[in-house]
Amino acid sequence: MEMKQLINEAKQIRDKAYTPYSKFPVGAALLTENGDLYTGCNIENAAYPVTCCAERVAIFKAIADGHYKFKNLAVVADTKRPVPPCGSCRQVMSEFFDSDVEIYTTNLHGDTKTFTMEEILPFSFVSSDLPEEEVK
Ligand SMILES: O=c1ccn([C@H]2C[C@H](O)[C@@H](CO)O2)c(=O)[nH]1
Ligand SMILES: [Zn+2]
Repeated sequence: MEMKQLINEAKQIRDKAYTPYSKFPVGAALLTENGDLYTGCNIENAAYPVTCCAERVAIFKAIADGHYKFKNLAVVADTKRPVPPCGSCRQVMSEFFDSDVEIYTTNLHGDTKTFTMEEILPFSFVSSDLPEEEVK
């Protein structure tokens, strides 16, 4: 699947976002190594911090289906510049994405900025930083 198609999938799922509080819908589309597609939208809550971003919804859906290897992720929102994923999502990405996984950040004007996992969250905290006996 090409970058354009993945971005288009992210745009389509964005329409499903549940955003009564921010009115800021976001869509994400994630391609697994074997070519399966997982999409996500942000889902908000009256208790605001319980909100889950589009990126994490897509990643968690894929994980729950048994996928652990990923190729790339597209994120889209109606922003002036391509939408930058939040820090929590970057940390979740770093748990599951190899350093060369590509993240396409985009907006509705078609501006795209591509980052590798390593570029979007350098020096990230990972399981190998934990004391050995605690690594499961
Ligand atoms: O990359 C991003 C940035 C923000 N949001 C969501 C969280 C919240 O629902 C709304 C406003 O922050 O946008 C995402 O889903 N992804
Ligand atoms: Zn986020």
